[in-house]
Amino acid sequence: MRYEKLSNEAVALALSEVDHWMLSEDQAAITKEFAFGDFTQAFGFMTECALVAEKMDHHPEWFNVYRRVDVRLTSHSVNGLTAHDFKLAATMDKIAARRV
Ligand SMILES: C[C@H](O)[C@H](O)[C@H]1CNC2=NC(N)=NC(=O)C2=N1
Repeated sequence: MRYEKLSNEAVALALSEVDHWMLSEDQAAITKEFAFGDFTQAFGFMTECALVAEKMDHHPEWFNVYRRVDVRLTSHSVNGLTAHDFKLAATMDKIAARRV
């Protein structure tokens, strides 16, 4: 499914509905740093998210060191943010909540 690029107003509203995601400086992405108890938890989180992302055909940019996972979500197709990013963000929050 192709989602439209969100307006600044729509981004502000969507940001208020997810947990501690930040708008990137160029405003084309949202970012969040997740921290878990250990590497196994962090990697388990990434594994679960990867399966969801593949189903959505919407993939995170992320960086993992030990128990930390830095995530950046953006929609390459529109070079900005779409509802896909916020849907994936909310899902990642839910997956993390079962582990933190
Ligand atoms: C062909 C395939 O559907 C596209 O390349 C998908 C794959 N995953 C994607 N992931 C993200 N984050 N943005 C995209 O625009 C995107 N496009």
